[in-house]
Amino acid sequence: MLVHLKGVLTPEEVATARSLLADESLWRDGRTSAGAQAAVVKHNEQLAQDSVAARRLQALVAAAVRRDPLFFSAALPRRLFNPLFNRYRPEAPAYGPHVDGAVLHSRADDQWVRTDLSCTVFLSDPQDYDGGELTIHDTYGTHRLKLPAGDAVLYPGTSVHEVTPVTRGVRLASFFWIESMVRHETQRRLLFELDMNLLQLRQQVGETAQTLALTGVYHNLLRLWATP
Ligand SMILES: O=C(O)CCC(=O)C(=O)O
Ligand SMILES: [Fe+2]
Repeated sequence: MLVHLKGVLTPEEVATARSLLADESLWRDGRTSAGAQAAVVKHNEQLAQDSVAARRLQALVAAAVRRDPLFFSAALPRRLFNPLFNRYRPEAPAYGPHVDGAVLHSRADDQWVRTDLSCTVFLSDPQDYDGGELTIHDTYGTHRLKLPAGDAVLYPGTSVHEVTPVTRGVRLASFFWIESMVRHETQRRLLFELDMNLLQLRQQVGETAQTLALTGVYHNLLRLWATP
C-alpha cells in the first residue's frame, strides 16, 4: 500500500527546511551510511546528523508527521526513526535498487526501529529537477513518485526501491522509517481501509447504529492486532 500524504509540511516549514539545508558544510557522501549491498548503488549525499541544524530539521519533520491524522491512520506508528535528509544532483544523482535494513538504529534517540514502513517527505518542487523519481517495486508493479514539496509518501519497508538519476537541478528530501503497532502490512491495510471508509460514511449519513458498530469492529481488530 502506498499512501500519499498531502501538505505534511506547510510552505513556511518547507522554506525553513530548505534554508537550513543550504549550509554546504553539513553534507556528507551518502555511502558512509549504507550497508554493503546498498553502498554499491548509493550515489547521493546525506546530511550529517549531529549538528544544531540537523536536530532542528529532525524535530520539524517529526512534529509535522505526528500531527497528520492520515499518517497516524496509515502507519499506526509505535516508533519513528529520527528523520534523515538527502540530496541528489547531477554530481551525486541516484540511489539504485536496494532494500532497507529490517531493523535500523536511530542514533539521535538511541533506539532500534523495525522498518515496517518507509517515508519520503519531498522538499523540492518537481519542476526544480529532472529525474529523481522515487520508484517502488512491489507485488502490484512499479510505482514512480515525484511529489510537490511538503508532500510525503508512505510505502512498505519490505519493497525494493530506488531513486532514478537527477539530471538537472537538486532534489532534497527527508526520509525515515516507522515501526508500526501493527506489524503485518495486510492487517494495517485492512484497518486503514475501514478507518477511511468509516470517515466518509459518517460524512454521508452521520452517526448511525451501523457506523457505531463498525467503529467498534475497527477498535476490536486494532485491539487484536496492535502491540502498542
Ligand atoms: O530519497 C528517497 O526518496 C529514498 C531514500 C532511500 O531509499 C534510502 O535512503 O534508503
Ligand atoms: Fe531506501
